[in-house]
Amino acid sequence: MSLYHEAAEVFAVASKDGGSIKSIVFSKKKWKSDGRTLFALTTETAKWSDVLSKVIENSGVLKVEKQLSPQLALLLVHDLLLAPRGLALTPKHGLAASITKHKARLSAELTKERLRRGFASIDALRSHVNGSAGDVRSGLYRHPRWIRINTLRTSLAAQLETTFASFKPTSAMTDIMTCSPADKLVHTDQHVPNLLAVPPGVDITSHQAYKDGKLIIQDKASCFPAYLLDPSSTVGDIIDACAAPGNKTTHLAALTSSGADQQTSPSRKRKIFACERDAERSKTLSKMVRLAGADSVVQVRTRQDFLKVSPQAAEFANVTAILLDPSCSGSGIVGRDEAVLNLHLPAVDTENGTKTTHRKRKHEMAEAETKQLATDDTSENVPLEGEAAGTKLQDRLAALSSFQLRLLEHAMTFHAVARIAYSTCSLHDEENEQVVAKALLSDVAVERGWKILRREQQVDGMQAWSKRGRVEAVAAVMNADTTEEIDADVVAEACIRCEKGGEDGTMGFFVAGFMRDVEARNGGVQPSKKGAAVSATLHNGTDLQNGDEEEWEGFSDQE
Ligand SMILES: C[S@@+](CC[C@H](N)C(=O)[O-])C[C@H]1O[C@@H](n2cnc3c(N)ncnc32)[C@H](O)[C@@H]1O
Repeated sequence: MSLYHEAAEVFAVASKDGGSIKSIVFSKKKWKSDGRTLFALTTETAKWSDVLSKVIENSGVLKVEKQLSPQLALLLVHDLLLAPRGLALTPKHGLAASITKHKARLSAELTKERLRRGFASIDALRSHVNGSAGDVRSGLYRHPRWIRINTLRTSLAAQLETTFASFKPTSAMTDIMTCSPADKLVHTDQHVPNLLAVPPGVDITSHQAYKDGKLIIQDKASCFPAYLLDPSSTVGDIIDACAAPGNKTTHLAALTSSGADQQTSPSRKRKIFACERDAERSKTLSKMVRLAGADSVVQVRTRQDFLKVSPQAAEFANVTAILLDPSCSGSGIVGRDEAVLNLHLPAVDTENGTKTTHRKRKHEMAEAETKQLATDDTSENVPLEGEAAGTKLQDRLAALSSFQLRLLEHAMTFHAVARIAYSTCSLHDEENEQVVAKALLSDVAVERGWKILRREQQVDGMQAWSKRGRVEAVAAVMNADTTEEIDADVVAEACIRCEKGGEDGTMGFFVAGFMRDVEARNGGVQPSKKGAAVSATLHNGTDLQNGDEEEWEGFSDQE
């Protein structure tokens, strides 16, 4: 296998498992190529991928050279046009021949693309790609610092006038992600209310407003579940089933105290029950709830296993919404201040001249679409990456997804609950769309009338979010498991995904909402047959608790 094939494999593995180039290259022993060469080629190519993907698309090379995958084309064109020594192949090599014969066309397209971007010379474009503003990790997007304004203690306007008064507003997220760490820029998010982004170099923790619980460091994606749950859509109490350290709990508390929610349920003070199984994390949760000023709304249930919370208990009779954010593989986590590459792949022209969409491409070539690759290694993710860990990863995902499904089915049994938000910081279908699809097909969902919360039924910011679930992942479960009619396209469209470290500046994340018409159903909890089966599997060996705890450790400041 050539250097280029192995480099293409690195992109594919990173795409599928969400790993960093560094860890994939250096954790696998059996590369034929030199690891340092492989690392240099993949990171350099990824840096240029925004420019080169356009060059390749406009040249039409992929339409003619059908043996070339988008990844291979990107790598070959990079070396052909930009590497000082050109292609690392003999001229007679098939791959070399397939790309060299298009050199004139590709060079012309590179010139056009350079001029289109306003660069007078290739050196000027190169220094732009290599990064401006003196960023040592030049050419890389840096993960922004997201700050949720805690409206229990302050307001967005007040913070923009005080803590961020010396910051220059920008409407472009790319400014935040590519500026010098020393630049003081601030971006107001367009999807989630009361959310700001600042460059990663800004240390917000030294500000008094942070110490007073007015500002909460929370990734944009991590704000989606409480926002999607939309407390104002129901009037009763809320359970946060897996709550520590409490970012989503305090977000829920802020939302239930907002104007919209007050109008929905003005007469009765709503409660949020925050369950946390782990003793130490329960302490962190209690601390965070106090600091955020949410203790009048939130009742922390320390060391409370959600699975042991009885849906029949009188104190939960008024619970109408549940937020479920269980432990997961954590493959979407971006390390603190991690530099991330944004890999753009060229679209392929099909026979009839239309461009293959990313979704179709994923369907056709399981790992062909690489979007974002983290360049830094984060300890949480290492054990889950690479082919060598493939079997272990599959076993782990199977155990995690059974556990997640069991929690979700349990949430569906609560008598008055009409809304559920389910989320993970995982990139894996098994923990995301597949759990959602299995839950929809479960006995309890069918018996109790649970449906997916469709895109058009979601709050404005979530409707507007363009990255949705994977149809193939939903369809895989439905084909394998059932004859029931649930439209895979609708379910996938209802699911929300966030890319890890891409141009949106989010961590990798997944969230979906469920709803049901409680009025149309009479109560009576029917224990799910499938739930019982899953439960039996879970008690049959795998120690999920310890595994979850280990994974969770790594993102306490992000979640
Ligand atoms: C992904 S973290 C939750 C992060 C939290 N929602 C936030 O935004 O800050 C998952 C948490 O669920 C807890 N957990 C796992 N299984 C649980 C269960 N059965 N009942 C209650 N908590 C559980 C873990 O200890 C961990 O603290």
